[in-house]
Amino acid sequence: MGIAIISGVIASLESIPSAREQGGHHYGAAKWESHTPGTLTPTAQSPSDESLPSRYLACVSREESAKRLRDVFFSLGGSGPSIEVLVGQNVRAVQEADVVILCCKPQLARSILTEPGLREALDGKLLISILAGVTIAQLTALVTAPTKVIRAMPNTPCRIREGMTVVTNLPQSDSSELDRAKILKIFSSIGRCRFLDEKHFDACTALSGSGPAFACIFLEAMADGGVMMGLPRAEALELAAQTLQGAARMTLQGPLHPAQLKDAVTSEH
Ligand SMILES: NC(=O)C1=CN([C@@H]2O[C@H](COP(=O)(O)OP(=O)(O)OC[C@H]3O[C@@H](n4cnc5c(N)ncnc54)[C@H](OP(=O)(O)O)[C@@H]3O)[C@@H](O)[C@H]2O)C=CC1
Repeated sequence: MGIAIISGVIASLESIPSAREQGGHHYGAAKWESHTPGTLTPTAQSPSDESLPSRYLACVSREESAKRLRDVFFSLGGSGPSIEVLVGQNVRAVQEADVVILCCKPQLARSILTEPGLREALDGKLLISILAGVTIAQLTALVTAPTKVIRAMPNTPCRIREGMTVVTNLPQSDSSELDRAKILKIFSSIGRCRFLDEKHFDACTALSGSGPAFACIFLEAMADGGVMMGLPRAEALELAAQTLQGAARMTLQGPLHPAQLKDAVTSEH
């Protein structure tokens, strides 16, 4: 999931119009806004915009994962190859970061956050956990009091900037406005981003976090139905995928409820 997030952020930043292209003015790149309501392409408002990420460090524990990540990031093109992949150097990476996104399996959170030196390195920083089922209370018990802990629940389409991410609200502090801007820069650039209370997170994990898997089961079944009726498989998959995409976008763009959209297809002749 960490790869999906970073790939989406890199793709989004690649589409920022340069200051020269903007002619000194800033505007959103229409490419994504035109067809993905809610997805924002960050604009290069000012070279000193503190909320825009400028350096990326990806941490893994195994050399073979590092090689796989480097290959993926290289294939992204643009600034993908500049992502630094560190093996077994979590403390160093956190020391050098402003924002830390925790993307390990939920059961590894404790051992990673209690590694000697990590609490100190995290002190006062923004820690975003995407771990399913691990609460803010459990995480704050492992870090120092000034560390700002929030939860995010993204989904795999973040990779192509079509994600849905739910984020918990930030505790009020002097830096909450800047932190909120950083969170929005990351997650709005890779899809829709919505702030919700933590009490909704299990539901969000089931609905949008795991939702792409449910959608793919339905999509595959639709395509199988087409194949059963004689369609070539590739075309059946294309028809099913584009149909689901179209139906989803019509729902997002409104104003009709899905039940009305369904009725419009099943009208009497
Ligand atoms: N999959 C999904 O659709 C979604 C997942 N999530 C959440 O995302 C999290 C990750 O899931 P997923 O991406 O599937 O898991 P993966 O196992 O694919 O990725 C976990 C990553 O963490 C790294 N890692 C593990 N231990 C360490 C360590 N000690 N130090 C540094 N890096 C480490 C792994 O590298 P290495 O292999 O080298 O150890 C690996 O790259 C989970 O908590 C899940 O709940 C949230 C939303 C959606």
